[in-house]
Amino acid sequence: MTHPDPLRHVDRFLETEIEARALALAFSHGLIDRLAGQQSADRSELAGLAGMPETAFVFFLQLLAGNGVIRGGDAVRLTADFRDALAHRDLLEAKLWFANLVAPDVHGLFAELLSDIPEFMARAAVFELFRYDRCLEVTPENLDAAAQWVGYTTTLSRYEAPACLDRLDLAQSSRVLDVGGNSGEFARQICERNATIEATVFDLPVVCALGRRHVAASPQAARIAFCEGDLRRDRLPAGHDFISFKSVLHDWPKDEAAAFIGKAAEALEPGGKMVIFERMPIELKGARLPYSMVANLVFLPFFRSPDFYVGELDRRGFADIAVQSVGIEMPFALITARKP
Ligand SMILES: C[S@@+](CC[C@H](N)C(=O)[O-])C[C@H]1O[C@@H](n2cnc3c(N)ncnc32)[C@H](O)[C@@H]1O
Repeated sequence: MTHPDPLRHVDRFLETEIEARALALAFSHGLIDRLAGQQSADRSELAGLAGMPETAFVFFLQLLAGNGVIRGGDAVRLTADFRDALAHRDLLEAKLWFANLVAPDVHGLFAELLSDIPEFMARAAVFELFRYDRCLEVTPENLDAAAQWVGYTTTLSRYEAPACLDRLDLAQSSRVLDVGGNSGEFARQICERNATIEATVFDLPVVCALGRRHVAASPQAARIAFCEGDLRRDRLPAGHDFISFKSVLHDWPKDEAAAFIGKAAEALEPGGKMVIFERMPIELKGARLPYSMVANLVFLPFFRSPDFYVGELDRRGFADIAVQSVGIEMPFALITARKP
């Protein structure tokens, strides 16, 4: 069965760190494949795959059972709930990978995360992953390095985009420009929803090269063009009546983010629509923080109130500025505006 809200359903298996780490191990040691392939598997066969001393294996199975992944004794099965989550295995594995990768940054640099952002950025491994400076020159090494994080952002976009696109009226748009559009997944979904739209993805050269591969096999490929460029230096291509920034502007200090909005405002056709879709500041409102949120926590200092983006659009004379709050695994703001 496909769950109506895959992002939240998958997060249900990442509520605590140690259980999430046990699940990641169960994937990497082949236990999940073994169990997914049939009704049940012998406990002894799973022990062979896990390759752990008996006491550790007992504990490991308890962690998986406590997390609602498996049930049973000598014959071990996947729970129905976990089988549902496996329908979104790409998302589940991407979330486990990223959470387990960045958790050590939060463990080791928690004080810096809260009180010394430059130090956190200098020392956290997460910023070694998102090396935009290695995306300017297309080399086999740079393609390999970028493929890791582009795979992650593509998977997130695959699942996040519908919540944004369900709330957008694309009927008046025909030429879309997605700035920082990454592998083109967001543009691809726009084209999938509207058969007459043509889209351009603007991104760094290495990311565009990976994006061309990503969309190549899709039915929308012929309607998606990639435009290589550097937002800091280059103008945005003209001729578009819809320009989007999805999860791009938070990466940048206010001055640069404002300058990029300015470039988009210049490039957009009169009457065209500007769309900004961004995570909002984390608000717990009395709830406990699940382990899955570690993936967003490393970006805690960068999430802004939508007021900043609204202000930038307003001072450039944009009309019909609207903000919607969109709940995904955390609140996003969907900001839309029209260029007069
Ligand atoms: C956090 S990712 C978001 C990607 C995508 N929009 C999404 O929602 O998954 C930021 C994107 O901005 C791109 N980017 C970073 N610096 C850039 C620059 N100077 N010029 C153009 N694109 C840039 C990155 O390559 C990446 O694709």
